[in-house]
Amino acid sequence: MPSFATITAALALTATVVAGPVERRKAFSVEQVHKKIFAKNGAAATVKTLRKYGKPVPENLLKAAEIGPNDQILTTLASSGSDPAIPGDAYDSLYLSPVTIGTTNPTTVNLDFDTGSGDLWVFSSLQASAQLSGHDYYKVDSSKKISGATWKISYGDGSGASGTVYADKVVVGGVTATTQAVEAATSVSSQFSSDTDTDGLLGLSFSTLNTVRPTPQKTFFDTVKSSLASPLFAANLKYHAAGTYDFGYIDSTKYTGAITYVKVDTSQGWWQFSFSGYSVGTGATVSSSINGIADTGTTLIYLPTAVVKAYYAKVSGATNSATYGGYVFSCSATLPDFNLVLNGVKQRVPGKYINYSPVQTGSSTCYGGIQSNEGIGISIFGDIFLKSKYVIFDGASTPRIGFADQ
Ligand SMILES: Cc1noc(C)c1CN(C)Cc1cc2n(n1)CCN(c1cc(N)ncn1)C2
Repeated sequence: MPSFATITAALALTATVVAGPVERRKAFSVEQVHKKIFAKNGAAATVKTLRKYGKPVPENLLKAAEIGPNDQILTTLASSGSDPAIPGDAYDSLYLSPVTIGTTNPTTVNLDFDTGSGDLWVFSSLQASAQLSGHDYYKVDSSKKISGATWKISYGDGSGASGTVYADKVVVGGVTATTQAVEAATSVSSQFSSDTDTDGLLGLSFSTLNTVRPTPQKTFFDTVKSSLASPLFAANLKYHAAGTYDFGYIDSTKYTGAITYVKVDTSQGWWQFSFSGYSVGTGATVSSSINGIADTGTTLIYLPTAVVKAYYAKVSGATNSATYGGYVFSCSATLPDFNLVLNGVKQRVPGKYINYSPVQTGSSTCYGGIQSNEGIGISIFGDIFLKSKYVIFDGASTPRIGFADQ
């Protein structure tokens, strides 16, 4: 179970009554035993109260509560931290976050945090130098090599990478994994070698999806989870703007209204759950169970064909293009909002977000942010959906996912 920053400072004066055998009324002394005195500080009291009523505890308060009156640390520091999530291009195709890897020769690389996969892999000094131009990369420390361990991953779009494994230090937004499985690439597919923004991925699915063999390794989140103030991380992706990934705490300044939680099915290694229905624009809600995964590593939303057809029926001129492999429309079209219903609460995706990008640079035909899941086998609630929310990935003993409006 995660170690909470149990800030339970207590002023404890205990009186130990020293009583001898009961005899004639004898005097007895009461010796006061001074326990180590921890001055209860205001922040600690506030933290306790917020926790008591299930309210989010801001990071600054956690930190303030952890320092005693003489600057002594009251508890083992439970960690939390926040890392930026920066759009990789003008259309939010992916989001990149700085991560520092290594001890003797640390390097900061830009990784794609991906709740749809379970490997932390990075461009490395093991690759041919031609593959490294334009990239930051991990300088492997041979003393940290995990003997006999290899990895090989492939993604839905046919891209992939492979290599060997090192146990080294990884720092994400101030949260440190002293010994994290770092999967050093020896080879990457052309999609990655040509994409000089992405230096690798940091998997945030469940560790059952990790591809290291013979012994699968833990994700960064699983490595640090027990040291976090709370066993969770939150994705605050934004439309055409920098957001954050928060680890160990929920930041109440980053969302409005209530958080709607649902339990996740971890049996396939993903953050998998079901919406109960959908609506298009101001239309009536259609009851329909839509089972899928919250996937920060996938750009678009992929849904059952019938749902996608119902959406684009409300976009004049939209067609399902064989040429472009999906629904396209005029870039000047006004797109209706799209709502997915969770526990009776509408999770809205603004129509603007569903105008993803021109099909080619300079074209007046645009590609839709909602497409069919045909051929994928499951629905994917990708960045187009996630960027309208503050999403809590709660890794407690019964994992759940929560959504709130940004
Ligand atoms: C540039 C650019 N434009 O769009 C992308 C993506 C890139 C990045 N670039 C082409 C390289 C690349 C390819 C992939 N990624 N990055 C991220 C992982 N991928 C996933 C993750 C997942 N959960 N599900 C499916 N695939 C495929």
